[in-house]
Amino acid sequence: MANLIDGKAIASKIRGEITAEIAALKTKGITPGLAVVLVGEDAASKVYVSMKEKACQDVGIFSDEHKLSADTTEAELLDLIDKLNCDLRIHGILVQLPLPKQINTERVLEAISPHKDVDGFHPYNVGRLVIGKPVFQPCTPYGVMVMLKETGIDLNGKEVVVVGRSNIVGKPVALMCLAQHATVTICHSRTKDLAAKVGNADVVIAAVGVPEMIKGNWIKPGAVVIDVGVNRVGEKKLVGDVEFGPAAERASAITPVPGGVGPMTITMLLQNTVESARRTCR
Ligand SMILES: NC(=O)C1=CN([C@@H]2O[C@H](COP(=O)(O)OP(=O)(O)OC[C@H]3O[C@@H](n4cnc5c(N)ncnc54)[C@H](OP(=O)(O)O)[C@@H]3O)[C@@H](O)[C@H]2O)C=CC1
Ligand SMILES: Nc1nc(=O)c2c([nH]1)NC[C@@H]1CN(c3ccc(C(=O)N[C@@H](CCC(=O)O)C(=O)O)cc3)C=[N+]21
Repeated sequence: MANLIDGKAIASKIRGEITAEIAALKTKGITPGLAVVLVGEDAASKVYVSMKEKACQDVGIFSDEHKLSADTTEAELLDLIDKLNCDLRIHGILVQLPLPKQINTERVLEAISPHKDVDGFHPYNVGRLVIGKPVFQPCTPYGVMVMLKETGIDLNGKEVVVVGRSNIVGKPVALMCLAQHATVTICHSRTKDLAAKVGNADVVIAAVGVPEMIKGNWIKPGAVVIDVGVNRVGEKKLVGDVEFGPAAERASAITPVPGGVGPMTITMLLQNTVESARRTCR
């Protein structure tokens, strides 16, 4: 039976450290500030944004929330971003994704100052990650790496299989594993014989968005399983991209959903915001 990688516990430990760092910054007259921009009425996005706001309050970050209507134009959003780029109280800017279809997401992400890009989505920060000199790293993949480190899992020479190639999870987590000297395979919807690819992995990172599509019997005995998927089934139940029960019987360690990668994502957002405040003040 696998060890459970308790994302909630790791996140809570790191949040304690962040709280202390912020208290120290405040004695120097600096309060880290995070602007969160939500466009539209997407129910899941609303939940995430309120979780981010609460997390900011808990650790002492000034949280500046902007809720815009679903028919907001791209020009209006770009205008707000310009203001936030110049606002000295704000060290981090996060525009919640997905955006309504009248807005070009790439243009918006490029408008955020790379120095305030705590999501790590600006092409400048993506490029820094690619060349192995990261500045702001995207929160979910960053959280995955911290979880592995805190659990004492060394990636050097390991076979890592990432399922999913999105810009926010799959691609960046693959690059981060490469930087830790893993041999990385990135799988996606056109991959042939996914079961065999997964079966070869010492570490499986699932970021697909299809409930329980990675079957427990694909997992190599003793492998580590990181499940990034957050899928709502029915009214209340949340499940990951991995068939948890059967996978846990074969894996040496596994993350649960909920309580795995999710809490780490928000923690790394707080961390990036504090880091940004510290940099501005140096
Ligand atoms: N815990 C957290 O903090 C976060 C969780 N998530 C969750 O992670 C999951 C992935 O998110 P995200 O990366 O944004 O999703 P995307 O939809 O952007 O990407 C999904 C990826 O999975 C691939 N894929 C889809 N179906 C299959 C399949 N049947 N077999 C193999 N690959 C497949 C797609 O391939 P292709 O490119 O070919 O289309 C794509 O690359 C979601 O459940 C999301 O909710 C996301 C962000 C943060
Ligand atoms: N600009 C931007 N940055 C993001 O980082 C971003 C985004 N847009 N859009 C959506 C995704 C998704 N995401 C999650 C954050 C926390 C949990 C999380 O804490 N999940 C809890 C459960 C929460 C629940 O009950 O719904 C858990 O897994 O334990 C999940 C998913 C950040 N994202």
